[in-house]
This record gives sequence, C-alpha cells and structure tokens, in this order.
Amino acid sequence: MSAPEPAIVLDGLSKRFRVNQRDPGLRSAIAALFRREYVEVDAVRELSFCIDAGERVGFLGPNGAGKTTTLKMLAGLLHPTGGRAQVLGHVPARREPEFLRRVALVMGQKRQLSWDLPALDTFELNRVVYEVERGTYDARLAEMRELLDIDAVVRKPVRTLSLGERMKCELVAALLHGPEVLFLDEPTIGMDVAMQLAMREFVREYNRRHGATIVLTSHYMEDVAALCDRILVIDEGRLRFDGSIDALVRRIRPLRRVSVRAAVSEALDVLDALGERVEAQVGSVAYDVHPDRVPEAVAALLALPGARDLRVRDAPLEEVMRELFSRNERLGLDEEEGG
Ligand SMILES: Nc1ncnc2c1ncn2[C@@H]1O[C@H](COP(=O)(O)OP(=O)(O)OP(=O)(O)O)[C@@H](O)[C@H]1O
Repeated sequence: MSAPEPAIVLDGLSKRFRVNQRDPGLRSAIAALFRREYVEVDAVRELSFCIDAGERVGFLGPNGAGKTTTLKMLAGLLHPTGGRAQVLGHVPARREPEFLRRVALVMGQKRQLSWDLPALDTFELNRVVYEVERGTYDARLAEMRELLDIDAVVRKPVRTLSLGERMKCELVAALLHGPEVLFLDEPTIGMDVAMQLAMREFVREYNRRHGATIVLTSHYMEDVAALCDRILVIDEGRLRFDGSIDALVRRIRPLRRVSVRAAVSEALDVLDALGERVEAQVGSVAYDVHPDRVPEAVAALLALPGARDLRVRDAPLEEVMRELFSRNERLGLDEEEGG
C-alpha cells in the first residue's frame, strides 16, 4: 500500500512583494506621481517541506522572516509568486469552498468576531456560512465551551471582553466548522501566563481529539516547546532547520548546563576541569559540560558545602535561537539536500 499523501506540501514556494518606495516629503510625493520606484522584497524563498496529517509543527524565525506570509499562502489569502503549495490535496490560492471548509487561519492580531455583537451571534453566522448541520454545531460548541471555560463570556458583546477572552472566542469561531488543518499565527500574543496555558491545552486537546494538523507561529518559545514535536526555523524567507527542538538544541549547544546553590568560596580549579564555568556568584555556580561528564559534574557540585537545588538542563531555546541566527548555516536539512 502506498503511503498517504502528506496534509501539507510546499515545493519551492516563494513570495516576492513589489513595494512602492519613495523618500518622505511633498517634493518626493509629487515626483512619485510621474515616476514610481519599486523595490522587491523576497519574503519567502523556495520553501520545500511536507507536513503529515495530525502533526503539530512550530514555525519559528525572527521578525520579518516570512512566517505570516507563508501561512497566508497556505491558507489561500496570498498568491505565491513561485513554486507550489498543496493543502489537503487543494491548491490554496484557488480558495475552493471544499478547501475553505477544511482549514482555518487564526491570527492573534486580527479579529473576525463582530465588535458589538455577542460571540454567540458570530458563531451562529459561521454555522450558516459553513453549512454546519445543527446537531454537529451544538456538539462542537458544547465541547469547546467546556474546554475553554467561556460559558459566561459568549453572551456579552465582544467589545467588553478581555483580550484573552476574545482570543478564546476567536478560536471557537474558527473551529466550529471542524477544520482538519489549523494555522495559528501568534495565538497567545498579549496573554497572561494562565490564559496562555489554557490556550495551549486547548490546542493540544483539539489535535488529540480530532487528529487535526496544527501549524503554529509564536514568539513565546514555551508555546512552541509545549505544543510542537517538530519545528521549522526560517530566516530571511529560507528554511534553516527542520527537526525536533531537542535536535536543534543538541546541534547548537551540545553541552548541558549543571548548576547548584552552595557556599562557593574556595578555589574552583577542580571544578573548572569539568567544563566551562558560565556563572559563579557568592551562593551559586553553573557549568556547561559534555553530556558524558554530567555524572562527574553532579557529584562534584553536590560535594560543595551546603549544596542544594542542583539542576541539569539544556540551554534555553531563546539562547539557542539567538545563536542559530548569528550563524549562517542550514541545519537538520541534510536528508533534503542529499535527496
Ligand atoms: N503586503 C506586503 N507588502 C510588502 N511587503 C510585505 C508585505 N507583507 C509582508 N511583507 C514583507 O515580507 C517580509 C516577511 O514578512 P512576514 O510578515 O511574513 O514576516 P514574519 O516572519 O511573520 O514576521 P513577524 O515575526 O514580525 O510577524 C518582511 O520583510 C515584510 O516587510
């Protein structure tokens, strides 16, 4: 039996924007009426990868890397200028009704709910637009109201809701038609920690219950670390890494950080032979050590007077990302390049 087609396929997908450019000022405004000057921005450059049905994938990259542009092309809001995309067997830019019924794009910065109406009214409108059968709609709505704890919220005008409450309702509005592919662009932006956790939990549960494919962008690394088994890192429109967070961390920062709180007064020479000292204060010390030497380092640090709170951890994802962007390598793409 042949393997099932991946849910999402990108093959050399590219987007070039043509931007009208002029200097500030009236003189330049008048000149621009007669002679327009354009610059071309390559927002997305020949992206190629596949995502299987049911995967949870994080899309990471610095500001302006091309994440939103890629999601918009995959959701059919922007036409590619090169290459091709396929989502659930559809070409997104054609925006076939069947395609629109099977995907959803939620953008933390944009809203689809009507400001002056209760969210429930927009939900009902979406039910009609997407032709969702009443029984299915009622069941889905009940499930989401319970998971997101929004019973009291859905009857109030949207303008009176907090940002987090509104985002929960945005998510419900986007999911009532039961999309199989969910694109989430910064879904937790501006939320407090409790709300972020609730949102993550909900997305994970939606993926688990319905086997939906999730593609997420977020500047909060914890969102990505908590939700995504696989990350795609893009920078200046190009794919730089495709793999697990663990694999990325091991490639960029192979050493493990071992730290302890202790009375660190005597000479640290013996400890310094273990690895690189990255922190030494009056009450604590930390070393980056090779994984093979972790047991030795743990024993040595625990032997310090008053040792407590020993920790062994990988470098934080933020640090790893910073280091990745300061290098100019393509990582975790060997198979693709070889094949
Ligand atoms: N409509 C547009 N017209 C012209 N240029 C655009 C347009 N949309 C995006 N760009 C440019 O394309 C590049 C990629 O932008 P995009 O919004 O995809 O990045 P991003 O990775 O989502 O960034 P962020 O993390 O800041 O949201 C940027 O240089 C941006 O200025």
